[in-house]
Amino acid sequence: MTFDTHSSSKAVPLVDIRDLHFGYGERLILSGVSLQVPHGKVTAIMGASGGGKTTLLRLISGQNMPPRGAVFFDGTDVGAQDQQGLYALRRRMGMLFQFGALFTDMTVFENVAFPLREHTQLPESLLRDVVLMKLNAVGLRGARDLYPSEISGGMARRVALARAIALDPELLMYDEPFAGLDPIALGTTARLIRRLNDALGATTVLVSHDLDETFQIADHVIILANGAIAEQGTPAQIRASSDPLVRQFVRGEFDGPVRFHYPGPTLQQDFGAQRAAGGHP
Ligand SMILES: Nc1ncnc2c1ncn2[C@@H]1O[C@H](COP(=O)(O)OP(=O)(O)OP(=O)(O)O)[C@@H](O)[C@H]1O
Repeated sequence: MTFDTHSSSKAVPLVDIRDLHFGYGERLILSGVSLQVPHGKVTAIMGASGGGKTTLLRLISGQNMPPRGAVFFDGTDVGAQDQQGLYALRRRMGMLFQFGALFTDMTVFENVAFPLREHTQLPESLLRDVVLMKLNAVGLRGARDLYPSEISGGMARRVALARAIALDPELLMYDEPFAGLDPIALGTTARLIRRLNDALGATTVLVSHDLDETFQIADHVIILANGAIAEQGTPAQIRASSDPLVRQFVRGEFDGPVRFHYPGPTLQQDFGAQRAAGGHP
């Protein structure tokens, strides 16, 4: 069931980020990021831990505001909105943040019903149909009466997906949706993310560390490093990249441009010449 007409213009990207700067206090996290998220596609944002991926999602949804640069959602400047404008924009976005925690004192059904009760005036019978349709889409219609403590981690993630799509959002944002899942649940969740995007005619931004699964479902991959975009392209283009940092990331190499060792005194300073050279004192 669709509440929106998803009437946005396909000519402009759904999300258009221009020269975005953002830091916490003095620490600059993003320094001049520009990127576009096209309609209907799955765009993955990857990169080393602490690189600002979650921060970027928070900037798209207007939870953080940039001191410089701008985020446009369907042509609207997110940073220029008042509370009411932001609320209206966020209503068009579905988010599943890290671990997508469910309300433990509510059944699966009520967890999915929650955003519908918050944001719509649907009569109970219609609300029931919508919730069951969303649960059906993630294969959990039969689990409606269970509590989160009675379902597996993979099932809980799927309930969180159903909740994220409850309001038929135009943009779906997932932050580490595969975290903590076993390989089967991980594969199921990944395929589901792709399938929901296509079935809903939505647009997806996916932040993930799981390279293989992400590369399987993404149309476009953006690698963030050192506050900027290190590389972007199709999964195949990223795999073929000759950029040392991207190669280290794609191959999961221990050391490279991203150093294994946190900066500090040299081995020689800490252990003396002999031990630093591998000898015994
Ligand atoms: N509210 C905050 N206040 C201060 N610093 C923060 C805050 N939120 C995040 N940071 C810092 O900003 C940097 C970027 O964080 P962010 O969560 O955006 O990175 P990330 O790329 O999503 O990391 P991960 O892959 O580990 O989730 C990190 O060093 C983090 O410690």
